[in-house]
Amino acid sequence: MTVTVARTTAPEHGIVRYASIGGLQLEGGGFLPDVTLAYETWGTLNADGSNAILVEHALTGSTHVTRGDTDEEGWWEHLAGPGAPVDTDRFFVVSINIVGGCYGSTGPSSPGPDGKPWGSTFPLVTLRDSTEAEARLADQLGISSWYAVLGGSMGGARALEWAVTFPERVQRCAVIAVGAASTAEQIAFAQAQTLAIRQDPNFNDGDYYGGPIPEAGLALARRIAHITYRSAAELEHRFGREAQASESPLQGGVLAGRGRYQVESYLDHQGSKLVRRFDANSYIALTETLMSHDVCRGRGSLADTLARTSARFFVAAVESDRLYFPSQSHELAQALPGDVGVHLIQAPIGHDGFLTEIGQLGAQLRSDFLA
Ligand SMILES: CC(=O)SCCNC(=O)CCNC(=O)[C@H](O)C(C)(C)COP(=O)(O)OP(=O)(O)OC[C@H]1O[C@@H](n2cnc3c(N)ncnc32)[C@H](O)[C@@H]1OP(=O)(O)O
Ligand SMILES: N[C@@H](CCO)C(=O)O
Repeated sequence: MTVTVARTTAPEHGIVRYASIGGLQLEGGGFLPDVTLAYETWGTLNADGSNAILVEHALTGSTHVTRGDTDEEGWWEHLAGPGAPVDTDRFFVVSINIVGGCYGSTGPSSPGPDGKPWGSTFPLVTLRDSTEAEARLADQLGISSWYAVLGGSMGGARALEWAVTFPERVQRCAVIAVGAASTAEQIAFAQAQTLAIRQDPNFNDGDYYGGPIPEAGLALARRIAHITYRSAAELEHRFGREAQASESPLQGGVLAGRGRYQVESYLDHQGSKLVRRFDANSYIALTETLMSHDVCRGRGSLADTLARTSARFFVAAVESDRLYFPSQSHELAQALPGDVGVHLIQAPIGHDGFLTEIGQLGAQLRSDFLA
């Protein structure tokens, strides 16, 4: 990480920090002793702690929402920053790597009780478990109530779980491109991805650290996922039936050596990119975490569950999302107390529109959420 801003003090904003939040008894019965949470902050907390915003990342995201004192671009770069909709001149912005991840928080690659990586013994962590862990970090930071919690995709599910689990600690909640629970189809796509990794010859039940990693399985999982993150129309418009440059899909062996269509090359690239930055066990762990997403579990109907909340809600969906359908966002909005509408992000590309259409999303957040 390169520090580019001339400062007389050590860099503070957009730098990963680590907090020890103690042991975590998990919903599924497991226990994680000595949990570490990695987090980044931007801006300054008010004396009364009233200007804190929690930005929750999605499945393969990290704490690095935006740059701050580094020149490393963040995944919501123009949504958060000085003068941006999530204005770091006004708010104290916090982002936490979810438990189970591989960007600094306790996860399958962290040392377990025997000093070796958890690997196959890493337990299931639900969104409710990770919310409990994050609440302890909020306590340490002196934040008794968030001005807002927001996120997209799994980040939106995390935000919603915060608003339901700790109603008194969330004043505003933005749930973007995700519904109230993972649907059967979302679980089905997720299972195909986790199986792709589990069936890699290098997987070894998750105990692959120190040896060859299941990169083919992880890359295949990412290909499956990425198809669901993009619309059929975008893939057709962008790639159609075109062959990848200097390759011929009709020539070469049918079982090996055939040239690729452009879309195949594109998915190969997306798979390779993820392999370079993500741990396969974390991919499984967090995919299982997302499968567990059900804000109503043990709480009654959706309306009864949401009646516990006291936050002002912002709900948004990507119009062409074929993974988290806008209808699921409408179902959530309709069940929320009060008159909550759904902001539609006009994007032809599908689910990833919540990451690419920052201008639209930012304007919607400014006008109806963070004003
Ligand atoms: C919320 C979170 O925390 S998630 C964290 C952020 N998410 C990620 O980083 C996930 C991985 N990335 C993505 O999902 C997407 O890149 C997004 C959503 C971030 C951005 O989407 P877009 O800007 O539309 O990028 P797109 O999907 O077109 O991918 C472009 C890449 O495909 C490559 N590509 C395009 N066509 C081809 C092809 N025919 N063959 C091979 N590669 C190709 C481009 O060269 C480019 O490569 P690069 O990313 O290494 O520069
Ligand atoms: N591209 C996002 C999509 C998941 O919502 C990610 O990798 O986390």
